[in-house]
Amino acid sequence: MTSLYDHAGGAEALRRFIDVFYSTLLEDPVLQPLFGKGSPTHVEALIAFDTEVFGGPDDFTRDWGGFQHIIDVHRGHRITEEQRQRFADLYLAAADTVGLPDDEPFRRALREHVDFGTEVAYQNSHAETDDQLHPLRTMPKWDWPQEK
Ligand code: HEM
Repeated sequence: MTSLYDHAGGAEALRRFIDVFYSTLLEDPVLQPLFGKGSPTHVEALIAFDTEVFGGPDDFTRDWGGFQHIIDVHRGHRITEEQRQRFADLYLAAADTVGLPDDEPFRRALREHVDFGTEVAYQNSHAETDDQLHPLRTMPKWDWPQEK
C-alpha cells in the first residue's frame, strides 16, 4: 500500500507543508514566546521527522539522533495545554493551506499523528525525572487508519 509520505506528495509536498506550518507558528502569539525568532535547524528537523514517521527515508534516525533527540529538545519547555492544542491546530491548518490531500483516511492519520505527538512532547516537556517521561523511546511509524 502507498505510504502516507508518498500519498502526501513526497519530499516537495512535505517541505511546503512544514515551511508554512513553521512560519504560522512563529507568528502565533501563544506559541511565539516558546520559539523566539526560530531556530535555523527546526524546519529541516521537522521535515526529516515527518518524512520518516510517514514511511519515507529514515534521515531522522540516521542524521538527527532519532527519537532521543525529540526527547531532549522538549525537556524543560513546560508546554501549556493551550500551546499544545495551538500547535496541533496550526499543523492541520497548514495542511489545508498547502493543499495536502484531503481524503478522510489521510487527514485522520495526520490528525492522529499530531494529537499523539503533541501529547508526548507535552508530557516530556514537564518531566523532572526520567520516570516521568512518556514511555515511547523509538521512532513512531504512522500508517493508514485501520478498519475497526
Ligand atoms: C508532533 C509533535 C511534535 C514534533 C514531531 C516535534 C518535533 C520537534 C523537533 C524535530 C524539534 C527539534 C528541532 C531541531 O533539532 O532543530 C523540536 C523542538 C522543539 N519543539 Fe517540538 N515537536 C512536536 C510538538 C511540540 C509542541 C506541541 C511544542 C510546544 C507547543 C513543541 C515545542 C518545541 C520547542 C520549544 C522546541 C525547541 C525549539 C528550538 O530549539 O527553537 N514541540 N520539536
